[in-house]
Amino acid sequence: MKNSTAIAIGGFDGMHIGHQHLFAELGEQGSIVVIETGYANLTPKKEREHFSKYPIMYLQLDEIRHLDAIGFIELLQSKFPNLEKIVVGYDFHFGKDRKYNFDDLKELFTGEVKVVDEVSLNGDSIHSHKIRAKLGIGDIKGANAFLGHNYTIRGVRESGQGIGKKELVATINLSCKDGFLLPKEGVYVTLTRIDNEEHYHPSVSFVGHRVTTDGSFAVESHILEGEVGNVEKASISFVSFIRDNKKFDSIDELKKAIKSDIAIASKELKLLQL
Ligand SMILES: Cc1cc2nc3c(=O)[nH]c(=O)nc-3n(C[C@H](O)[C@H](O)[C@H](O)COP(=O)(O)O)c2cc1C
Ligand SMILES: Nc1ncnc2c1ncn2[C@@H]1O[C@H](COP(=O)(O)OP(=O)(O)O)[C@@H](O)[C@H]1O
Repeated sequence: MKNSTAIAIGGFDGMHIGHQHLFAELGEQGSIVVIETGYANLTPKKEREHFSKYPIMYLQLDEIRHLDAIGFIELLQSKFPNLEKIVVGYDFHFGKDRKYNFDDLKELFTGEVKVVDEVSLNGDSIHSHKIRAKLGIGDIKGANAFLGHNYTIRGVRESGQGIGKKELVATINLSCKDGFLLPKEGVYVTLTRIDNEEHYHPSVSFVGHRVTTDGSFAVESHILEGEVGNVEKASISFVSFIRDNKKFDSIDELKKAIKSDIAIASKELKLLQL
């Protein structure tokens, strides 16, 4: 990473299509510099590393927010002694009160400063906060279109109430404490990857309070192909929204609804595989 000649700078939460346009300018010896605000929840912590081949250096916002433009460039040059090119987006700001922008970089950095124009989809500029808002209303297809990949969360298995397998369908219950933003409560067509398997299983997932049973919060995934063995961790990739979370009058009615959710997910995932 120290030998890198080009860097892209930003928060990069989500590693969305706009961010990928910056990475496309990095060439052979590039690195990504993440300015970590502590608010990343689409790709928290090291999750960003799944979405680029370039190595990532993390700078804490508190380490750099007080710097002026010269101080910031000097810091980058100390981290990357061979630096020739800095890639930022059209709206990149830095320093105290976000006072500096790419004009300051162009004026003070002796190498090349590449400014990537606004990247939009259907006339709508792509930004992490818009992806968060889409997930908040269950608009998975919209979020995924901005991301350029399926929104994916990871978690470790925790035990459920034990009702699922006996009375409903077997599910993998996940504890997602790693700071992922969860989409709106409801039922989703998903793909679930178990432990470190290479492939994803077609699945249907529930995110929300189990208002029909014990009221507790759960993120759970039912693998359509049937039961899976011992699972320690899993990731869930969201494909589309099926319906809102609902309080049913009986377990039987919940069971019917789950059957219909499974039919919807199977149909949609089969279509995807064509
Ligand atoms: C596809 C699917 C849809 C679900 N929909 C609802 C729902 O609308 N309302 C609800 O209270 N629980 C819903 N649940 C959660 C069930 O209540 C939960 O699976 C059940 O309580 C068993 O929990 P356990 O796995 O902890 O034993 C759903 C679960 C699945 C797999
Ligand atoms: N839609 C976009 N088009 C072009 N550049 C972008 C876009 N979104 C972000 N960038 C650039 O990517 C870098 C990271 O931006 P960041 O603020 O973390 O993303 P976001 O605005 O999505 O939260 C910055 O240099 C920013 O200017």
